[in-house]
Amino acid sequence: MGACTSKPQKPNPYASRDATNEQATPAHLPKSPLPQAPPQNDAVISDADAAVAKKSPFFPFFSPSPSPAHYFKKSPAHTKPNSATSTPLRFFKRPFPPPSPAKHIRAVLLRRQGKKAVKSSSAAAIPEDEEEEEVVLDKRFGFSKEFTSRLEVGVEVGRGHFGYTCSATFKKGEHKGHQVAVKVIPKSKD
Ligand SMILES: Nc1ncnc2c1ncn2[C@@H]1O[C@H](COP(=O)(O)OP(=O)(O)OP(=O)(O)O)[C@@H](O)[C@H]1O
Repeated sequence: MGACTSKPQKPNPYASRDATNEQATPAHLPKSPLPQAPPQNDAVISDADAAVAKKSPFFPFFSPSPSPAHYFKKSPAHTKPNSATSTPLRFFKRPFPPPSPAKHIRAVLLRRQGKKAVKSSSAAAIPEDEEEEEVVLDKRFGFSKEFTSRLEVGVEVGRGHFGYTCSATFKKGEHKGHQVAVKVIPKSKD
């Protein structure tokens, strides 16, 4: 039996693309040229851009880059920073620590008294004499002889967690005859 010549010849899948293209393209038709970039507008592209595009070894065609600093030496990215106009590196560091709030409070207190703020610490101290003048409180604590000589301790009127409260009457002095409550706190708890 002879070979059948009516069937079309199958394409070789292992053949190179060029050979395939040559096979695919009929001999009587001209070969299709490679696709080229569309012509650019001469009014938009400057001569410098065109020169850079010609010098670029990577891009044989012109493509407007979003980062011209990589291609143009006149870009601000290549220029040295001016110390007078540029942002300082240590921008957030404070040259001096924040002012103490205690000084502010002292200044307010002096202003209320009608005095000028004085820088010396002794003059700017918070006065305590006024409180002693307003509140008349006997701060002499302790069950001393003076206590028994001045006060007549009466009955217990109440009891707290740390001690007990008694009624007492002044024996002498400007408060003679006045009745007060005295809280007695024992030094040692049995
Ligand atoms: N001036 C007063 N006149 C009458 N009773 C008083 C007077 N002061 C205190 N008492 C009585 O004494 C009780 C104890 O008084 P105190 O002030 O010792 O109470 P407390 O502060 O709870 O005691 P603690 O601090 O020891 O826990 C009171 O609950 C009250 O009944």
